[in-house]
Parts: sequence; structure tokens; C-alpha cells
Amino acid sequence: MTSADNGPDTGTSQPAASDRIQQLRRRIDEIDGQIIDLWQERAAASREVGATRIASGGTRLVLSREREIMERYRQGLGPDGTQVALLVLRAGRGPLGGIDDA
Ligand SMILES: C=C(O[C@@H]1C=C(C(=O)O)C=C[C@H]1O)C(=O)O
Repeated sequence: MTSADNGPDTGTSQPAASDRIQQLRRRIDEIDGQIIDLWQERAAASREVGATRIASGGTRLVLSREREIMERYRQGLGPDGTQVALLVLRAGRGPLGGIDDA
């Protein structure tokens, strides 16, 4: 059997459960789209802050501010929040640590 025979692979053959899973997946897809858009917007804003600061003779990074952000994520998301914050901060560092850095 393929998903073409039965609709999307929801991991269950029970129709009511499958319908609910598909409904939840639509919401998950919306949320993921928003996360991606916000992630990119944040990274661009962070890069602009860095460029503005460097152009004005300042430092590229401000570690006290990064610590505040890591603490916000840790408080909001628990211990995994620290890892999320590290990735969020990295995304704002452009070529030194952004997605175009592979
Ligand atoms: C964006 C800034 O610059 C850098 C990037 C940060 C961020 O992505 O949140 C935080 C601190 C700085 O190291 C800032 O100072 O606010």
C-alpha cells in the first residue's frame, strides 16, 4: 500500500484518529511557516544591529545582552531553551555562523 492509495501517511488506520492528525498537521504546518518567517526576520534584524554597531565603531557582539536572551529562552522553554537560544543567536551572526555558512 502506498499513501496514494490511502491518503497521507498519518501512522494510523483508524479514520477518526487519522482525520484529527491531518487537522493538527495543517496547524503544525502553519506554525512552522511562521517560525521560519520569524527566524529569518530576527536573523536579518540581528545582522543589521551588528553592522550598525561595527560601522559606528562598536563591537560586533554584546555578550551581556546575549546572556539575557539565553536566560529568556531557558525560562520560557526549559533546559532545551538554552540550545534553541544558541541557534537563534548563531543565525544572526551571518556568514560567521548563519545558514549560508555550510
Ligand atoms: C542584535 C544585537 O547584537 C548581537 C546579537 C544579538 C541577538 O541576536 O539577539 C544579541 C546581542 C549581540 O551580541 C544586539 O545587541 O541587540
